[in-house]
This record gives sequence, structure tokens and C-alpha cells, in this order.
Amino acid sequence: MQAINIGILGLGTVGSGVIKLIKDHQKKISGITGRQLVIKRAVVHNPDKKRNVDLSGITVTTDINDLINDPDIQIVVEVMGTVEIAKDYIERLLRAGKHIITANKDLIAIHGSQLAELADKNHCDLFYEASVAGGIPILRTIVSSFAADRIIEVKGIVNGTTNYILTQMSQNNVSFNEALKSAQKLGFAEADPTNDVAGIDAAYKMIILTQFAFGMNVTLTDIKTTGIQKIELADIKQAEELGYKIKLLGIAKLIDKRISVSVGPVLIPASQPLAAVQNENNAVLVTGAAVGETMFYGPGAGELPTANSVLSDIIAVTKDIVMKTTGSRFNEFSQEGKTASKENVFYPYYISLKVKDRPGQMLKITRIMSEINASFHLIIQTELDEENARVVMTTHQVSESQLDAILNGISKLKEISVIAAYKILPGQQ
Ligand SMILES: NC(=O)C1=CN([C@@H]2O[C@H](COP(=O)(O)OP(=O)(O)OC[C@H]3O[C@@H](n4cnc5c(N)ncnc54)[C@H](OP(=O)(O)O)[C@@H]3O)[C@@H](O)[C@H]2O)C=CC1
Ligand SMILES: N[C@@H](CC=O)C(=O)O
Repeated sequence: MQAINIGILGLGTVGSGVIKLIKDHQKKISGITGRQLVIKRAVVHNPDKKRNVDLSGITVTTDINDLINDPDIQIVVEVMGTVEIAKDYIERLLRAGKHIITANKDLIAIHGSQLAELADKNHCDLFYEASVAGGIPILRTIVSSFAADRIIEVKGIVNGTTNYILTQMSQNNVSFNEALKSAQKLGFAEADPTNDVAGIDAAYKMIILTQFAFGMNVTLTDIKTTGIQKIELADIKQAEELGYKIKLLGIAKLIDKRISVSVGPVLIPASQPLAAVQNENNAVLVTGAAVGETMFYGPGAGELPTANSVLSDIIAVTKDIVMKTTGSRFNEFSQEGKTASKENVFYPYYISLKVKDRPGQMLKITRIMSEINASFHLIIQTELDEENARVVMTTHQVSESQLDAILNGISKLKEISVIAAYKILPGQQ
């Protein structure tokens, strides 16, 4: 049987998983593609590192030129991370005619369009199924199964690390730092987890989902992004008492033909399927004008689930090579898009405050709210100590600009500080 020789950049969590899956499932893959997949070379940072994967038959190097200049290598899998170095390597590999598969959402969210053009020019495939929601095959599903529908909204839990941390805090009373450490040990977190906890990783994934679902390009600056670093256990518990789970949620939706994308902690009614998504699992809800609401659920991070998505890309490229159809874009959908203005994006909110010298303070907040025609749904006050109370209020629907005005007004009050202001997803608790 003819071989397809593959190069791999990175032998960490995902790279090791790719090698294991190719070894374990070779017979099935050969049966489907008519080719034997051979990992020929790997590029790493430290070639002397002990690895928990069988590397027999693979030449390990630190020099990208060993892959670029090897005429036998047809496909290169980039699972090393970074933006600028990965971009430089991939550009050189594409110019050398190698097909590229990457799990790197940072790179695709920032430079995806440019790389897709270069891939076109060189008649190469550029696929990145693993870059969004790890093991859930969401990108190819949107491309193929939603091709005829008009997508109205895509929302989901698209970061495994933060969902793992929130689950551990809520169910096992584990501290934020301890939960983050376990997520790192289990291979869910990025090499530097800052982007995970700050919501940036989820925002990158929402950029890619927005391109696939709406054909529109947005950038990080278009996305209001809030992380989970400041979430307090008291708010997680308070939300639960009110019938909600707090999850880091990405939401992309069309409002009057304009796109609104946000990432942040959101209160989800406990009866909603998204509220039941635990640990490193992800879920993406795609709402189409014709099909209605659909949900895709599965592991959003981790060695083998992510490797499975990479393998689905490898198989797609291999089939294209066999059929001589390489060079078509992963996502062909593209249209002009403008971002929705803050006046037009409405949600109810959960606002948690620390209030000193209580008498009279609530009146000041009521005044701020009534000045902009906003109203409370409920107010709960709990004692923190002799001087301070935690006041939690939920609002009726307010626009993002009204919310800004409320928070801005409160920030001018000496006695009150804002602990949290999170969207509430409408629905039955
Ligand atoms: N982990 C996960 O669950 C998921 C990860 N991803 C994405 O997949 C990619 C890889 O993630 P993951 O496997 O977790 O990362 P790891 O940190 O576990 O592994 C990174 C690998 O890349 C190598 N590497 C890093 N920088 C360089 C460099 N400059 N030159 C050569 N080699 C380099 C490292 O070498 P060495 O081992 O020698 O240090 C290591 O083998 C990232 O883009 C990530 O965002 C996507 C979905 C899920
Ligand atoms: N760090 C990411 C890995 C997958 O994309 C996450 O936690 O989701």
C-alpha cells in the first residue's frame, strides 16, 4: 500500500495523542483512505525530553528545515502552539507545497484568512477542526450540515479549562488555583494558561465559529471578553440558589443583520442542557432558521479527543490527495458584516455588589437605574460583616450601553464596589 508521509510540529499533549491514534487505528484508516499513514519526522523544542509515546521510526529534530526540505513529506500537523513562530513555519511549509493541519486557534483566529490565501495559491489544504471545542466535530458540521441553512446564533462552552475549574469550584469546593493546577496536569490548559482563564482562548474560538457560521470576520477588539479569574464561590453558590449555573459562555448572534459576539461568565438556567456540561466537556448550540436549535456535546480538550479531530483532518487531506482535489478552502462562506451596537444587545443581568454603610445606599442605586429606565427583578442582601453587606440584584432586560451606565454610576459611589456583572441566559430555571 502506498504511504502518506507526515511531519509533526510538537510532541506534547496533542502531538502524542496523534501518534498513538495513528498507531492504534492504522488498519481502519488504511481501509478508508487506501493509504498507510507514516509519521516520518517531528520537530520539538527539546529533543532529549523523555516522552510517554513510542517514537520508533520517527526522526526527532529541532530544525523546521528538515521538514520543509523533505520531498517525501506531504502533510504537516502543527500542534506546538505560539502565533508568530507557527505562522512563519506554516507559511514556509505551504510555499514548499505541504498540506497543513493545525489545532492552533490563536494562529487561525489572528492570521487564518492570510494563511488560507497562501494555501490557495499553493494548491494546499489547510484544515483546523481541532482548533474549536477539541473533540467535537463542529467546524466540518457547520460547513457541510448547515450549508443550506441560515444560522442565527452560535453559543457554547468552548473552553475546557475554565469549565473544569468552575465545575471543581462548584461541586467539590476546590479553590480556583488548585483546580487550575489539575487542569494543567491533565493537559487541558494552554502552556501559558492566561488566555484560558481570561476568556481569550474562548474568544479566539468564537472568532473562528463566527467565520464558519456567519461568514463574517471579527477580531478580538470586537468581542467583549471577561474571564473567570474574579469569580467568587459566593456568587457561584448564590446563582445556584436562584436556579442557575455559572459557565464561561461564548455567544455569537445576528441582531438586525449585524453580528454581536461576547465571551464571559453567564448565568444559565439549571434546566438548560448547557448547565449540565461538566469539567473539560464543551457544548456548542447552533440555531438555524430552518433546523431550529441543535446541540453538539463532547470533550473540549485533552490528548485523545483533540487528536481524533486532528486525525479527521488528516483523513480529509489524504482523501483529497488520492482524489487529486486538494486546495479547496475549509470554509468557503464569506460575506460583509458589521458589528451590532451596544444599544441593540439586550440581556437581563446578575450584579453582585459589596456595600458599606447600608442605609441609604440602595436608594442611590435605584436612582441610577431609574435615570436610564432600567429596573430590578430582585434584590438579595446578605451580611458580610458588621460594616459590609453583599447585595445581589438581577435586572430586567437592559442593553449593553445601559449596563455600562449602571456600572459607571455605581463606580462613582464610595461605599459600593462591583464584584460581578454577568449576563443571565433567558429560559426556565
Ligand atoms: N491540549 C489540548 O487539549 C488542546 C490543545 N490545542 C492546541 O494544540 C496545540 C498544542 O497543544 P498541547 O499539545 O497541549 O501543547 P504542549 O505544550 O503539550 O506541547 C507543545 C509541543 O510543541 C513543542 N514546541 C513548542 N514550541 C516550540 C517551538 N518553538 N519549536 C519547536 N517545538 C515547539 C514542544 O516541544 P517540547 O516537548 O520539546 O517542549 C511540545 O512538544 C496548541 O496550539 C493548543 O492550543 C487545541 C485543542 C485542545
Ligand atoms: N486550553 C484549551 C484547549 C483546547 O482548546 C481548553 O481548555 O479548551
